[in-house]
Amino acid sequence: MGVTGTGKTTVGRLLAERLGVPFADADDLHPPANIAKMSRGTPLEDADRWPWLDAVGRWAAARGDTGVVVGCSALKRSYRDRLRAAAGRSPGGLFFLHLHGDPALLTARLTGRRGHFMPPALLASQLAVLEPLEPDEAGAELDVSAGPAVLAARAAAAVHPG
Ligand SMILES: Nc1ncnc2c1ncn2[C@@H]1O[C@H](COP(=O)(O)OP(=O)(O)OP(=O)(O)O)[C@@H](O)[C@H]1O
Ligand SMILES: O=C(O)[C@H](O)[C@@H](O)[C@H](O)[C@H](O)CO
Repeated sequence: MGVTGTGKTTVGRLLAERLGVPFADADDLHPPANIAKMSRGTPLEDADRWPWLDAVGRWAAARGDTGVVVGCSALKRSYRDRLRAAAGRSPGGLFFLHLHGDPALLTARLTGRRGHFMPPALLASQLAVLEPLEPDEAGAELDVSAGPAVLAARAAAAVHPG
């Protein structure tokens, strides 16, 4: 989880490789209308996100026995609750790695990214709605100033301590 540009796709793929499990980028599960809306520079609203979160949760539920890694913004507590419900998991049943970083660093990374529909200007709207993990949610926080391989190793250690 995390706002745009935190590396959910980049680090998530590496983590899935390390763990030997399937990876999904939630961006690939958006309905076309959501992609069109973000491409125009308009932030999504709750109503846009509910069916998408259900699709993400269903994707995970369909592969639940193997374990999966999903890169999904999951910005609000209510979105994470929706994901848990759609995936058929208890509050402890999905582990959320919250990737976070200095907004200036995220802006620089987004500005350097090529071939992606998400305008860097939408970062501010995502930071405005972000709700960090609450104490009863299984998960961990990762500062993204390190490189992708280091972050993937830290993520793996957080998911499987010891
Ligand atoms: N730890 C990192 N160090 C340096 N560059 C990174 C790191 N993580 C990601 N990047 C780069 O930052 C940009 C954003 O990364 P990425 O697309 O993985 O983020 P994202 O969270 O999936 O974004 P979005 O929510 O918009 O899909 C990419 O160009 C990526 O190569
Ligand atoms: O919840 C949201 O506002 C959206 O899902 C975004 O997170 C985008 O999908 C992503 O940031 C673009 O890559």
